[in-house]
This record gives sequence, C-alpha cells and structure tokens, in this order.
Amino acid sequence: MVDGQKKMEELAITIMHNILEYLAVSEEEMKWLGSPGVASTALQLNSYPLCPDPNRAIGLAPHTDTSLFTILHQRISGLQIFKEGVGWGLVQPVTGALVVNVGDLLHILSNARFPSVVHRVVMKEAKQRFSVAFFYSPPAYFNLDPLGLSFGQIPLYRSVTVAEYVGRKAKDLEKALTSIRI
Ligand SMILES: O=C(O)CCC(=O)C(=O)O
Ligand SMILES: [Fe+2]
Repeated sequence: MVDGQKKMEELAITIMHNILEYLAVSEEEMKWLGSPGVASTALQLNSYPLCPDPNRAIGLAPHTDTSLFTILHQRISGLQIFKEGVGWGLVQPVTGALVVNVGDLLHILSNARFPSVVHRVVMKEAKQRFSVAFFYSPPAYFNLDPLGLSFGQIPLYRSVTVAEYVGRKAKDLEKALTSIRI
C-alpha cells in the first residue's frame, strides 16, 4: 500500500507538471512540488454494497473534491459527472485507465480554467462496487492564488491557504468556492 501511494504521488507530480506548463505557471511558484512527500495526499478505498433497488439509493451524493485533483480507479460503472446544460453523464470504466477529477484547489489555482467537476456515484449495477481515490493537494500551509493570468485577466478568487480552504469546505460544502470569490 505504501509503495502504491508513492507511485500515485509520482504520477500526480507528472500530471501537475503538465498542468502547470499548460497554464504557463512557473514551477518557482510551486516549490513544494519539487519535494516528494511534502504534498497532502490521501488514499481512500470506497466500497458500495450490492443494492437491491438501485433507483432508490445513491452511492455518493453530488460533490466536488477539495483536492487539486483526484486520481480514481474504477472497474464497475457508477461514477457520473455533471455538465452544465447537459446533465448527468456516466464515466464508463476503461480497462487499464485511471480517471482524473479536477478539484476545487486546481479550480482556484487555474482561475477556473480547470473547473472542478461535480460528481456522484449511482448504484446502477447489481454488483458490489469498489473504487480507489487518490487525493492530491499542496501542503496545508501553501498559499493558493489564481496564477498564469494573461495581461488584463482579473483573478476570480482571493488568495487562500490550503488549510483555510479545507476548513471552509468542511463547513460550507459547495458554497466554499463562492465564499472566496472576489
Ligand atoms: O467511487 C467513485 O467513483 C468516486 C469516489 C469519489 O468521488 C470520492 O471518493 O470523492
Ligand atoms: Fe469525489
């Protein structure tokens, strides 16, 4: 499990480097990224028991993850994402592929260019479902600002430490993002 967690962190670092490059954010601004083991990480094992009447139950209520992003492994379908104007859509499991869900911290950092995804888990199949979620965030002390803005672009969110945002999310849930909106 420890080895798995280390591998997941290596993968998360690679993904993060690519995102920063795309956003034109200097790695100087993310010094913590250069020191493996410093990021806040959590590995969560989810188990959704067999459900006799899937239409009358929900596996996991709609939410956004607080993390920068979450790397998810699923074998059986159930994960759905919400798209404005489209509604709920199933994220079909693909053998050998992982799902990357954008969380609130990346939403803030990217000034909403990477919007956090509202997702839920429905009980669609009459099978027990397992998923493994790896949550990846900067260390708690890190001060997060919208970065990589071009000339004239205004930041949509005020500066916030990871610790403060995590506290707000625990209290205000889906209102946390709006609570730091400028
Ligand atoms: O089980 C899944 O597919 C999603 C789990 C999830 O969204 C979470 O743990 O935050
Ligand atoms: Fe989630």
